[in-house]
Amino acid sequence: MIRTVVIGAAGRMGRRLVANIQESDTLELAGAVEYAESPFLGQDAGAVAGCGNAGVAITADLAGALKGADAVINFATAGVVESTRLAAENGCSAVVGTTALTAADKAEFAKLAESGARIVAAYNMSVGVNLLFKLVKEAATILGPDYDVEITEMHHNQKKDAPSGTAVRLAEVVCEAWDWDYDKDVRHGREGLVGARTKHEIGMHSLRGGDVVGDHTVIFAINGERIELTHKASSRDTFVKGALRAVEFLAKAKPGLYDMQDVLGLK
Ligand SMILES: NC(=O)C1=CN([C@@H]2O[C@H](COP(=O)(O)OP(=O)(O)OC[C@H]3O[C@@H](n4cnc5c(N)ncnc54)[C@H](OP(=O)(O)O)[C@@H]3O)[C@@H](O)[C@H]2O)C=CC1
Ligand SMILES: O=C(O)C1=N[C@H](C(=O)O)C[C@H](O)C1
Repeated sequence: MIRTVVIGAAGRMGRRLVANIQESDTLELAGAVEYAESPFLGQDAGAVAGCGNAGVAITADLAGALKGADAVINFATAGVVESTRLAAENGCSAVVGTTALTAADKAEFAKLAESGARIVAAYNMSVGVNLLFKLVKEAATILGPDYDVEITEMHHNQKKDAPSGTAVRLAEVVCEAWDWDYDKDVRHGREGLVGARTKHEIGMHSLRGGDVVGDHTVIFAINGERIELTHKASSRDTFVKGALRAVEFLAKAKPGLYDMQDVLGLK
């Protein structure tokens, strides 16, 4: 069994991770971590997840939780680089699903991997979205920059970051296909007398409402036709299953920084 610590264990993803690990034949819950002021400290992680007692109390002591552990799954909304570093120093592999990471955060993961860490970091762990990345790359390559690209994403009303990490990655995929620059060429929303759309921009639009798990659409439009590639997640368990697969992948992988395309064999 792969002894796995969940970081951000009381969150929406954390609870589903705990519940799914409890049912897993290959992973075992070794620890459940939250931050020092969390109201869930001391509570049983399984009870918080609504799947019955797991015999693992939620703690803020990550170093203690890592003792005897093999892996961490990290969907915490803060402290991700620090906790990944500590996990690596303790010989644990790390699966990171948190979004809104900075370039410096990603560079730190690469540095940790160069020093022997095994890390999977991916803004979306579902099989469907990782296929969408491939389809968007192919569509962008075949259609070319004559097509206007607009990206929409919709999530639940508690999501903190915008645009979603997945939408960011989708725009990066188009930029890579057309040799465009994400920072210069992505236009976040439109308001007022902004004039006609330019040919050299990717429109990005974030919608928030209710309990939507995660919808993403990439629109390729030109005079006379448009193509829309859409993925809709209806359960967080689709991301959780990907994260569990990533833990299994890392148990056999060489040190390195990987993404879900590596885990799913889509490269
Ligand atoms: N890669 C993927 O496939 C997916 C990625 N995500 C991403 O995962 C992240 C979490 O999403 P979600 O579960 O909905 O968010 P939540 O806010 O529900 O969960 C995050 C949890 O982390 C806790 N937390 C905050 N700081 C720390 C810390 N320093 N150490 C440990 N725990 C901490 C939060 O506590 P508190 O609430 O008290 O702040 C909360 O319990 C987001 O970045 C989201 O975009 C989500 C789904 C899929
Ligand atoms: O916060 C969420 O809920 C999600 N976040 C990820 C993102 O920002 O892309 C993945 C998924 O869409 C759900």
